[in-house]
Amino acid sequence: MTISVAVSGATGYAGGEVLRLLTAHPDVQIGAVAAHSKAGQRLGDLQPHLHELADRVLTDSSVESLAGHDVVFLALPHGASGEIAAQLPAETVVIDAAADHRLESARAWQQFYGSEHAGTWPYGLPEMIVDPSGTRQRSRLEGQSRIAVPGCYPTGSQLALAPAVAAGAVEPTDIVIVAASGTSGAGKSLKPHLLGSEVMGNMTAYGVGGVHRHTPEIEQGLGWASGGKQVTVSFTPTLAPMPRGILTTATARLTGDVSAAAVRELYLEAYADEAFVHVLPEGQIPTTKATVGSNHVQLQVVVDERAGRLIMVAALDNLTKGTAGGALQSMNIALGLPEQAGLTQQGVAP
Ligand SMILES: NC(=O)C1=CN([C@@H]2O[C@H](COP(=O)(O)OP(=O)(O)OC[C@H]3O[C@@H](n4cnc5c(N)ncnc54)[C@H](OP(=O)(O)O)[C@@H]3O)[C@@H](O)[C@H]2O)C=CC1
Ligand SMILES: CC(=O)N[C@@H](CCC(=O)OP(=O)(O)O)C(=O)O
Repeated sequence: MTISVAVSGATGYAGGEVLRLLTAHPDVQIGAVAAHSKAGQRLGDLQPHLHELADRVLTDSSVESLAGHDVVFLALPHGASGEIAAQLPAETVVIDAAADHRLESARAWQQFYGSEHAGTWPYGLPEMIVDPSGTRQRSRLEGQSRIAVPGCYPTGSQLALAPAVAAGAVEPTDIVIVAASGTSGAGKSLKPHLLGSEVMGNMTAYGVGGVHRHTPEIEQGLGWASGGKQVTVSFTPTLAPMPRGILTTATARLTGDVSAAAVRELYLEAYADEAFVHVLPEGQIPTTKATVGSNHVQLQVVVDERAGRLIMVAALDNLTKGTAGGALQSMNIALGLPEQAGLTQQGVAP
């Protein structure tokens, strides 16, 4: 079976990573590569690492260029993405990397994004536990024709916390997350705080005070895992001087006298069958570098007995598992293809 795929947002970081992964997918034929301000230009001039596709000429991101493919990946700013998605035919499988369709609550959307809610699509995080009995989100993606890819921060945060929340091992209203992202998380458009001279040799927090738009997304997913309990997360993102990667450190108050061995067992069991989520051996701490270019999430879970808190650390590549890898994985599941097709667990070193 050969699947024709179009990628909109092909000049961006997320779209470029989708294309890089698609070139290694055995069942895919890449059709339209679409952009916005760069339409008409040669892809190789803008994404020089995509050798196989270098001579492709970028089309515009119109419905005419995108419709007619089996699958369309949207890797556009939110808003633009929702607008195009609404015009694509119902039979086209649309995988949206933007935020437009991630949230169930129109109120939360309005509060954090300040625009009209476009609607809710199945959430593309297959390994995530979505209820206390341990159901995986994967089962909700099979056969779907619309999938909302998670934000890069919510991917690591939810995979790190969901097993403990679903098992009732931690207090769901006492969760603190601090995560450091590489600069590609912010996209390619010119932003003064992302200039090399600002970022190099520097680290800073932003979105401080519970205002980052990934907060409601993380609370939504952990709410599913908890079986509908109130979930409150204090989330603070930070910007790290590296191109790719997210290191998430989450801590939550333990609900009772849970032993370190029992928590470890809970996590080992939760991810035992998952190809892309690995609980590291005791004493080994996740590192972003080990995940670069792969669809791999490294996890560690440790009990801080003195503070009565569970500490979860997750590392991933924001562009791979945090966006494009998760997007391909979701496409594979939706279409009934092998889930790992086109994806790797191996990182790049050093
Ligand atoms: N970067 C990351 O780690 C992650 C990104 N995402 C989401 O993926 C999407 C893309 O992000 P990213 O690749 O980082 O962003 P970039 O800024 O790197 O790329 C944006 C892309 O969208 C196109 N574009 C810009 N404005 C419009 C418009 N009005 N209509 C149609 N196309 C437009 C650009 O085309 P052109 O260059 O031709 O103008 C470009 O191809 C965003 O919604 C982002 O939130 C999600 C998870 C992680
Ligand atoms: C480092 C950095 O700036 N990261 C981005 C998150 C990228 C992302 O996942 O954004 P969407 O939810 O819009 O898809 C941010 O904090 O806004």
